[in-house]
Amino acid sequence: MESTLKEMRDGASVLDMDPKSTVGGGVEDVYGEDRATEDQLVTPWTISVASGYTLLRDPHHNKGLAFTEKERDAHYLRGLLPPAIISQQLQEKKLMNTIRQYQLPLQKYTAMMELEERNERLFYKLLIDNVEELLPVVYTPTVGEACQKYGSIFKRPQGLYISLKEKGKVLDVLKNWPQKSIQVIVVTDGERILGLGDLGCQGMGIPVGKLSLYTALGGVRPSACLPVTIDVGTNNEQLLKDEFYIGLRQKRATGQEYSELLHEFMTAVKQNYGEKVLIQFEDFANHNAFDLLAKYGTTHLVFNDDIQGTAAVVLAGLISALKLLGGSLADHTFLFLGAGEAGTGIAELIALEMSRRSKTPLEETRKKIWLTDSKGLIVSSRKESLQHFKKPWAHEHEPVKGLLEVVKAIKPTVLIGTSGVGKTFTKEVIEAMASFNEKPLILALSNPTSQSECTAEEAYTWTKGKAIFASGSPFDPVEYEGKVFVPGQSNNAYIFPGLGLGLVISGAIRVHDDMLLAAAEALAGQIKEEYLAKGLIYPPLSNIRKISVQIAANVAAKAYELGLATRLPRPENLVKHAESCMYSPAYRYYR
Ligand SMILES: NC(=O)C1=CN([C@@H]2O[C@H](COP(=O)(O)OP(=O)(O)OC[C@H]3O[C@@H](n4cnc5c(N)ncnc54)[C@H](OP(=O)(O)O)[C@@H]3O)[C@@H](O)[C@H]2O)C=CC1
Ligand SMILES: CC(=O)C(=O)O
Ligand SMILES: [Mg+2]
Repeated sequence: MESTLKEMRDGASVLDMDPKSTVGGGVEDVYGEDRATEDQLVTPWTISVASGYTLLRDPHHNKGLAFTEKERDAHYLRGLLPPAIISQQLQEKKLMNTIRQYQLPLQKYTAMMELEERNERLFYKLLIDNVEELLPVVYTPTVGEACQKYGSIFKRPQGLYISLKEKGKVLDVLKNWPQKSIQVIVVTDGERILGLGDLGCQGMGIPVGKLSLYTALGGVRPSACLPVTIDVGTNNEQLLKDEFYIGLRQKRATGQEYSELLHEFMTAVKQNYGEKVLIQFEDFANHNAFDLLAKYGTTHLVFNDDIQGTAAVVLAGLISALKLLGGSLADHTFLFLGAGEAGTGIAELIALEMSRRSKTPLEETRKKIWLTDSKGLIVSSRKESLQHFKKPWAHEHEPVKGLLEVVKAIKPTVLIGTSGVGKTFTKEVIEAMASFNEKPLILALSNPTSQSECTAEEAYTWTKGKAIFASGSPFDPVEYEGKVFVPGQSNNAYIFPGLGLGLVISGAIRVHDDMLLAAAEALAGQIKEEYLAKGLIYPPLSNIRKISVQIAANVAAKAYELGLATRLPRPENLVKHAESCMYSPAYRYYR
């Protein structure tokens, strides 16, 4: 008995009993209930039809006042609702009115979260129809503030918490999640939440927010999405002292203790959901992020959004911007403030695209790209002491400190902020960019808004309207000398929903760099002259579902081309196929 229980905990025995079964995912008997012997423990799952009060309390099926007369009779709802019947459109109008009345972004965030817990389809209807207005509420910048205050606003769990306490039991924890057919997991350990640092367990707001975009922007079913926070402690003293902190009250575990928990999680995910579940690493600190990606990139369907998703969105913006700037990628000089996940990830994808386009070795194309970190310009004399991901960028140059001095020395045509530190693109830096560039391209990518390297208004006014500007968190249009400039949002939210959809619909088993290039090219392909004329290097987010379809189709096509797709035969028209797979938030009629 004891050994059987242990095997159950390890998750090996039941699934491995039948040699004909595939691992997880596609099999009916996902949890091995049918095949378990009498002395083995199984989870007593039940499937029932909700009705009456329970139906109104079930966010997946609740429609509130939109239940029809027939449904009210058939589902024992008479008397539980007032007599009026209100359409989903009218419900949407009413809720948008309410949300617009709130002054504070966090009130809007809380209202949206409460709606999601009450009526999931209405939540997605609002988000999809009002994406430009509500993205800053459920995503950056407000989600940053929500994570900081998560302990106080926490009401109900929205994702799975896997802490050191669950070591040895991670597979069991996964089985506690009510949904069984998971296609996308976003996981964080909370150590680098946006540019706000270590928020420990309260980082949960990020996987929850990212996955709501998987559904709203990429059309992945909400029930197929699983937000996960791995809690190994926090080094945030303020949180450790906060009586409302919801996580483990200890310093972060590191080394073997950390990697063992992560490994148990990665193994359990594959055992439970199969080879084709997508795992998106999000907001890990760079000392773990690169290693996790390298370790699991060859065995699991994983990507790191901060390194790779961001790279694809920036590359797409650059390809679009070339139409305004002129020349090819190789004709430009790139300078990054910040040489971590986002900075080096973007740099590498630009170098790769340049190398492909100009048929020049990667080592050569990298030389067009310069990075600075907190110690100044990354140069060859610093190579020995650099973290491994910075080493490819240690070019021959004398050491230079201070961004202004670096800008003057390198004379970049493109300046990209990935430092996580706000207000670092000073007036002098921006003016210097404008002094030797007819159209300086300035990307202030750090999130949330408080960490943005500069504001849109600063970029346009300090360059006297010459700058092409985009930022990680949204800024309103700016009027400068009678002309309206519309800043774009250079955020991986343009990429990961479509990328994920493409991977899911093709049944991809690995993420390949060529898929990131395919995603970037699809996004760049959506830019039109009319947007460029306003200074926009990204298409409007209001078109995001159509954009995600194009990205998904391009990514899926690449998966098939590379032999990494398992959903066969390949649909002939991948655009139509992607479209047909997308979740719609419209209410369904219940029999
Ligand atoms: N727009 C988007 O889609 C995305 C935006 N981001 C944003 O990018 C920012 C950075 O994220 P990420 O790359 O993952 O973080 P990392 O911690 O991996 O990297 C930060 C880098 O910035 C450097 N740095 C810190 N302070 C300064 C400074 N004062 N001057 C110069 N360099 C500095 C660090 O230097 P050192 O190495 O010496 O410590 C490090 O190289 C965050 O704000 C995040 O929100 C991230 C992903 C996507
Ligand atoms: C956008 C994002 O992923 C970040 O700022 O970390
Ligand atoms: Mg991130």
